[in-house]
Amino acid sequence: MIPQKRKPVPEPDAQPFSPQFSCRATGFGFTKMKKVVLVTGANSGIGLALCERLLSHDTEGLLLCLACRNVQRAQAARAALLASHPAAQVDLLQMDTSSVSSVLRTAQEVKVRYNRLDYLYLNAGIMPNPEFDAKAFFRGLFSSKVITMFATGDGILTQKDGVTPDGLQQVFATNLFGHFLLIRELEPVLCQEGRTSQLVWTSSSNANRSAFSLEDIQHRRGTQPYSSSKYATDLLSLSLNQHYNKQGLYSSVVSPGFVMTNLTFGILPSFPAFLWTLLMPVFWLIRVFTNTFTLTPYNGSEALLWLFRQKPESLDPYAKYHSLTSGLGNNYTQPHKMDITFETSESLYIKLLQLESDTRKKLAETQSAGPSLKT
Ligand SMILES: NC(=O)C1=CN([C@@H]2O[C@H](COP(=O)(O)OP(=O)(O)OC[C@H]3O[C@@H](n4cnc5c(N)ncnc54)[C@H](OP(=O)(O)O)[C@@H]3O)[C@@H](O)[C@H]2O)C=CC1
Ligand SMILES: CC(C)CCC[C@@H](C)[C@H]1CC[C@H]2C3=C(CC[C@]12C)[C@@]1(C)CCC(=O)[C@@H](C)[C@@H]1CC3
Repeated sequence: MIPQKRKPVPEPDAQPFSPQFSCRATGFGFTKMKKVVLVTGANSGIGLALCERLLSHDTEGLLLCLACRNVQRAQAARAALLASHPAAQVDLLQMDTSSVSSVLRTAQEVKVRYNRLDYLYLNAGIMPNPEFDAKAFFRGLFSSKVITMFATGDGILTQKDGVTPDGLQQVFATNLFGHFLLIRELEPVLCQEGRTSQLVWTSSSNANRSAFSLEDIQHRRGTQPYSSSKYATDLLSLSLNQHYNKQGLYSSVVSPGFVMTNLTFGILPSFPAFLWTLLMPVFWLIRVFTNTFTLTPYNGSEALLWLFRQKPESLDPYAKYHSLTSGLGNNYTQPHKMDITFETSESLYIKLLQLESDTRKKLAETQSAGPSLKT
């Protein structure tokens, strides 16, 4: 079992003059080194809203790094953040979480640029080719499970997954495995003596045990890869706590609720954005019955921001932290016990380590075969 009482780890501020990580010698003496926060999928939706809120609440000075797949959108996001926070330090990194080589390259760059990483937000995610089951939706509307349906999307969505050039399932690679590799590669900057670091995963209330199988962790055979990847996220977070807490690294999962973003607009592609806007009064009404209808990226990022302010040792590794918005529009964060077991999380962890090793071997083989093929 995960030890419930954790060894107290000194807070970074408890050692303001540790020359190793907390301070930097400048021409004017010692200045406190900034906390480094990296956010994946930061160019839109919940990730971008989180960055905006982190900068708005920043009193100590942070170094924010946006790790994004699309360089142009990343530059636009950076420009928008700097427009409202001109003194902020916002860096960019190009990273495609679905590509093993891209993740390894980016991790290398992070280690070169920064000698510490305090927060890693694992937020990038996709739900490709969603199919909305209108019949199931209308049946659900008149059933006793209507609130659950709106809160989780259970039973009304399926997706068609693809395969990446690395031979991995697209949703699994993007939402989970790329992030897992990133964490493994960033171990030296995440696990440092004398301070703690936090991993925060954007999971979902759509995570469902019935969609996940240890025999098919990539969800090659099913029609709910999104739900499976988010359930695997919940499991992985627990096992990361088991394996890394003693090194000062803590992991938590968040459910942002139902948020209007590019991801959700993609669910009904024939439904133009303005129709979603017209539906807002209906959604506000639904929010009276389920506070999971956070609706805006700002509201959806509530629990991500809340976790930023918590002492990681005080968090429950079995809890998912939900961003919630009341009928009156007030935001709050609430933990809910996850439907996961320690044994399953450990089994998944072992499988991920095996897949990591296989993937690295495959990459090394293709890289060594590369030049000789050309000659
Ligand atoms: N919206 C909702 O209701 C909910 C969302 N979530 C989760 O929240 C997270 C953020 O999604 P949301 O803000 O809603 O949607 P967005 O589509 O606005 O944001 C998704 C972000 O992930 C990035 N991304 C996608 N694929 C990759 C990739 N291969 N490599 C790097 N970045 C990538 C996107 O970049 P690009 O611009 O390049 O596509 C984008 O920045 C996701 O993990 C999602 O599953 C969870 C529950 C509910
Ligand atoms: C057009 C109709 C009148 C209204 C359609 C509503 C549905 C499209 C939404 C109702 C609940 C929503 C929902 C999600 C997607 C859109 C709905 C099905 C998610 C599955 C999106 C991704 C997530 O991670 C879940 C937490 C969301 C749960 C609710």
